[in-house]
Order: sequence, then structure tokens, then C-alpha cells
Amino acid sequence: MNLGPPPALRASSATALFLDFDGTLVDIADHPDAVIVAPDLRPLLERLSDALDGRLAVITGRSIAALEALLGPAELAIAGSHGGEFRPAAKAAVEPLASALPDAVVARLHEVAHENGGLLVEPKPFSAAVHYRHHPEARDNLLDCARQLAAEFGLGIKHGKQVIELTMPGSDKGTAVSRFMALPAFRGTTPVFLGDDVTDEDAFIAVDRLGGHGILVGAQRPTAAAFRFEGVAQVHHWLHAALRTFQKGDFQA
Ligand SMILES: O=P(O)(O)OC[C@H]1O[C@H](O[C@H]2O[C@H](CO)[C@@H](O)[C@H](O)[C@H]2O)[C@H](O)[C@@H](O)[C@@H]1O
Repeated sequence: MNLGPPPALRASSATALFLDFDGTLVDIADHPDAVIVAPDLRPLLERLSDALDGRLAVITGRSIAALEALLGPAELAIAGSHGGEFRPAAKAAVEPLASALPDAVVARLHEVAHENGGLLVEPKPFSAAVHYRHHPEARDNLLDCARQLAAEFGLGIKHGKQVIELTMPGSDKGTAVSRFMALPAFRGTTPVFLGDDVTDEDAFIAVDRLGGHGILVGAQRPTAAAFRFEGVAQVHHWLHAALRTFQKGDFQA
């Protein structure tokens, strides 16, 4: 079934908004540091967060530090590292929810990156990602290695866009959504999650269970989302339209 775009966002007292970053708020680039962040993105998110009384969170696979290196220091709730670190509200302290990977795992990932042409290893506080975007032929070797390490050390695997990541088990984007929705500020509201990658499917399932809906960004594929935007530009348009509505005071009670 081909999914269509969602209805306009209303800043009702019943809405909570969760946003993935790469592929949703910024277009995918050749290198994690090469993404182009629209200058108005951070103020847009902060104003929307204010309009929603803080019920807006970015839920990203990046570490919170890496996200803020791109976005700037943001007055926003954020879950980073696929739910491994959690900032429950703007200005709140970051809570680590996972442990660092064993050194032996990180060392083996560096070895396999070297053995396969120099893949990019992105270290994170609670995981490590290896990017094969520039060496697609290395995908199967990398996946084999990740599966062996996951089995040996009891780790989770996240396989996103041209990237394979090993994480400590127990957190994903679905657990991050559920954690936010258990907070007093979010409890009882209807969650909406926007994301592009297969690693966002856990969050689509979580919002569906909580009575909300997911919005897939990008090409149609099997998904638990209920709506779809073609790309990042449509997401920005929808968010800006919502902010204009909120600023006019045209709120749904
Ligand atoms: O959960 P997200 O916010 O979507 O983050 C997912 C991963 O995004 C980054 O990697 C991806 O985007 C890069 C820049 O466009 C691209 O070069 C790479 O191929 C993609 O996989 C980030 O580097 C990862 O840490 C995130 O997990």
C-alpha cells in the first residue's frame, strides 16, 4: 500500500512530536560530518518545542554530542545513540542508559575496517558504528564480523543506511519513545514519530502501540508507519506550517 502525507500538525495539548535526524531533518550526505543543517532548523525545533510545552524530542542514532556539534547547543529533549543516552527535557542533564562497548569489540571493528579498505569507524559513547558507504563490497564481511561479535559479547546490531553499528543491548528508538511517553509532561498524549531508516521502525511500532502514528520519510517500503513524506524538504514544510499555525494562536484545544 502506498502511504500518503499526514494531516497538518496541531499544537493541541494531546500531541507529542518525535523526530529522527539524518534522512528526516537533514539530507543524507557522503560523510557523517558533511550533512548540511538548515540555519533555521534549531530555532524551528526550539519554537515548536515551546509551542508543545516541551513535548518534542529528537531521537537519533548519533550521540547527543555529535548531534549538538551539527545543530548547535539545542534547548531540546534528545535521545541519542539509539536510545543509549537520554536527555528528558531541554537543559536537563544527559542520563546514560547503556555501558560502553568492551574495548576488544571496538578494536576488532577497527581491524575489520582496516582489512576492508579503510571503512569509517564512528565511535560513540555507548556503541560503535562502521560506515561502508564508500566500500559497498565490504558490507557482507562487516556484517559477518558484527554478527560474530554480537553473539560472542551479547550485543545488539543496528543496520542503518550503509552503516552497521554494535550497541549494548536493551535500548532502541522504541524504548526511547516509551521512556519519553512515561514522563509526566508526555503521559497521556498522542505521539507522532518521523523517521526514514529501518532503525526507526522500532519507534513506529512504539507510537502505534501508544495510540499515535509514524511518518516514514523517503521512498515507500514495508513499514509500520501510517503516513509518508517524500523527503526532508516536505518535513521542513510541514514543521514550518505547524509553527505558523501555532504562532497565530490557532490551537486545537
Ligand atoms: O537516527 P539518525 O539520526 O537518522 O542517525 C542515523 C545515523 O546517521 C548517521 O549516518 C547516516 O548519515 C550519514 C550522513 O548523511 C551518512 O553518511 C551515513 O551513511 C548514514 O548511515 C550517523 O553517522 C550515524 O551515527 C547514525 O546512527
